[in-house]
Amino acid sequence: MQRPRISVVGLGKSYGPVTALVDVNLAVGPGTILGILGHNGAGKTTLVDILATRTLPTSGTATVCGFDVVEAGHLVRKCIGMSGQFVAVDETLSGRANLILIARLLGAGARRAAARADELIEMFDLVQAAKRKAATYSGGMKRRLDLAASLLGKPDVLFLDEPTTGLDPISRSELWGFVEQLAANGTSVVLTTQYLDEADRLARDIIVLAGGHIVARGTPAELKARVGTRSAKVTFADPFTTRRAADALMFAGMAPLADEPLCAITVPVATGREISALVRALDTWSVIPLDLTVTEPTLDDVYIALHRAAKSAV
Ligand SMILES: Nc1ncnc2c1ncn2[C@@H]1O[C@H](COP(=O)(O)OP(=O)(O)OP(=O)(O)O)[C@@H](O)[C@H]1O
Repeated sequence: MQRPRISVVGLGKSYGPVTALVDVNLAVGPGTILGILGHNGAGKTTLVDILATRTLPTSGTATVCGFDVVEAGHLVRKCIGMSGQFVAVDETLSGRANLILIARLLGAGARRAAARADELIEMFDLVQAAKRKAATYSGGMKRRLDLAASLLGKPDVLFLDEPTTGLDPISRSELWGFVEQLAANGTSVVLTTQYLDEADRLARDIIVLAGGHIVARGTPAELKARVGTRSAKVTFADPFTTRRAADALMFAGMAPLADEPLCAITVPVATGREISALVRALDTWSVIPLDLTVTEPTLDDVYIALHRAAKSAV
């Protein structure tokens, strides 16, 4: 692995008697999108706040862009950008004026600030609206402008906090495209999200936090493999047929989960051979299904399984 942009060793944080993070270890390489998942209170904000130098750790070490977050916070702040669900643009100014203002605040001269603003306006597809007040922008446009603003300092590491909350599906998909493009150009992205489809689509590495601990980590595919296999959902015309189908499948050695009121049965099916066996078993008992769909486990399944495991461990 190339030298990590973010390196975290044994990181811990307590707020008085409240333990928010415990022994967190991480490495995030250039161009990697790290997804941080976890319930409310799991420690996500605390971890991001330490990495963005907004709060100090109580144990362990963390470096961002090679700089220690405690010893060299001012250098860390120069190499990071932040964008999130609460858009930080001035609605009374145009999109372009917002970007120029922030670029100037970051120390760019007037000409350089205008050039950088125009570059980002082009990149985020805001050319038509560049001179309009940001107050007139749609939610998706404001989020794009906020993301553009977070890139003015050309950060190597970008923190994204729930970047698509409240956006319609098309705006979400557009924003995801921009984030993917940034990562492809080498920016490391730390993404906190409650939307598991967002983490699934964007993140190559995911950590799941619970009670301040990392309880799982891996690629989306690795995490899904942990909760098991594909399953077939078969629906029937009525509860009686559903019950008979469940009997047929049990007789064939399968493990059906029947929902009689909904006239549906779910059966784990790891292979194509098992799908054939399922259909054969129903046919042998002359049970005719209405429909059969095979679904892959989702990150939602992973998340629910981990949450159940964490609860039963308490
Ligand atoms: N300033 C603070 N003072 C005291 N306790 C805090 C403080 N900030 C966070 N905590 C506690 O630390 C724990 C982790 O909180 P944190 O905000 O990091 O979780 P989170 O995963 O980001 O949650 P959310 O999704 O709700 O934002 C929680 O128990 C929280 O109550």
